[in-house]
Amino acid sequence: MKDGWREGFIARRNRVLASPRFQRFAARSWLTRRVARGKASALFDLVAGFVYSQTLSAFLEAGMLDRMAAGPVPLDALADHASLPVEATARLLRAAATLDLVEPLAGDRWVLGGAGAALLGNRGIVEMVAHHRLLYADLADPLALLRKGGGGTLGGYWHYAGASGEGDAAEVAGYSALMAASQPLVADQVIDSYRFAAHRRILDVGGGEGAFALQLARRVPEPALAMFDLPAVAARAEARFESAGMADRIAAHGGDFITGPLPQGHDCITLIRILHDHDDAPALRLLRNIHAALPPGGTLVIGEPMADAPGAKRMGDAYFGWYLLAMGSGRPRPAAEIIAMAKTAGFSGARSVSTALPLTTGMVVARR
Ligand SMILES: CC(C)=CCC/C(C)=C/CC/C(C)=C/C=C/C(C)=C/C=C/C=C(C)/C=C/C=C(C)/C=C/C=C(C)/C=C/CC(C)(C)O
Ligand SMILES: C[S@@+](CC[C@H](N)C(=O)[O-])C[C@H]1O[C@@H](n2cnc3c(N)ncnc32)[C@H](O)[C@@H]1O
Repeated sequence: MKDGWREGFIARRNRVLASPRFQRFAARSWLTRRVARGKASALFDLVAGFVYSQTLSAFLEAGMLDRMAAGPVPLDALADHASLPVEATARLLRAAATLDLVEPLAGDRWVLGGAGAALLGNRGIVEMVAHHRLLYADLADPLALLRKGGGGTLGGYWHYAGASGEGDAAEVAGYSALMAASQPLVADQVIDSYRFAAHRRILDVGGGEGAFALQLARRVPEPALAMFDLPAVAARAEARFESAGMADRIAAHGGDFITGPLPQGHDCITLIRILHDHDDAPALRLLRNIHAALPPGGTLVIGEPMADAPGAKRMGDAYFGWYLLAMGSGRPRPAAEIIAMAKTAGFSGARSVSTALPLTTGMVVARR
């Protein structure tokens, strides 16, 4: 009954909103003009989104963020830095100004805007934008990607996502470096939202080249730490721990977390940006392997962008829905589904934990 009422309401609402007469009336009436302009603007952003993304991409690729990091820069100097004609540089900067990346100053000088300044503090986003070239190549024909069932150019980049094996040093280098560069978007959210100091030995499964474990080591001095990843990636982590003087504090293990087994003897396992990479069957196998590796009472901490992130729904089923399709495996899941999967894998309880920025990180904590 409730859904029948809702359907009727939606049908009437959509008939009204689609009517050119109503749209003209709403745009002219002083009562509805503001709402109508807002709706038109939101629809325009939806239509033009790719152009905005390419403005950001050109701005970063031209090296403007770094050139303007220390303060205002004259237009000529920016053109010189970007190897662009002055008029083209001015066009790019005017476009970037509408996106809050830059602001014009007197004397033909430009300074970073609010969004530009925020990017300066999040270098991982800059790397993300650069690698979007691969995603957008796959999205050039989105229906073809859907019909094919996924697995585009991006699948070659994320070597483990295809059927081609675990990857050698060269094949894991690109994605491992991207993950390390973007780990600051995630690590502090997770560490701020869970009391890791309560554990004695923590294992980061799918730990990449060790960026999360290193941040944990810096911020939580007590527990012994270890990471686990494919052998070629674990070797990168080991080299990083050595050069950071942390090889005594953090152990690196190579292996396959789907076929298992995982190293035993840890009372806490973390899974950061891992589960969403995998379809349901392998994701469940991974959770079962973790369950088997933990002692009774042990804890699993899952941190990744989740599909029901408050205030950031588009990040889930829009961005990661397409991203993971192009990559060739996995899907973004809401916290409730992750909780249900953890229980199916044998965990006695699981709960969602809120973070400061659900856009980049949602969390579920499960108890064995
Ligand atoms: C002080 C004044 C003047 C005013 C105060 C008002 C105020 C509070 C202003 C806010 C200023 C502020 C602190 C801004 C902060 C902005 C932040 C933190 C922005 C963060 C943005 C994060 C973004 C855009 C993250 C993007 C992440 C992306 C695109 C991640 C992609 C991840 C991928 C592709 C992962 C792949 C891994 C795989 C394969 C799926 O497993
Ligand atoms: C998206 S990355 C996340 C890395 C890191 N946790 C982070 O957040 O930066 C996924 C990681 O899982 C690893 N991985 C994928 N399949 C694996 C498998 N079957 N066994 C072990 N590690 C695997 C990859 O090598 C990669 O380092």
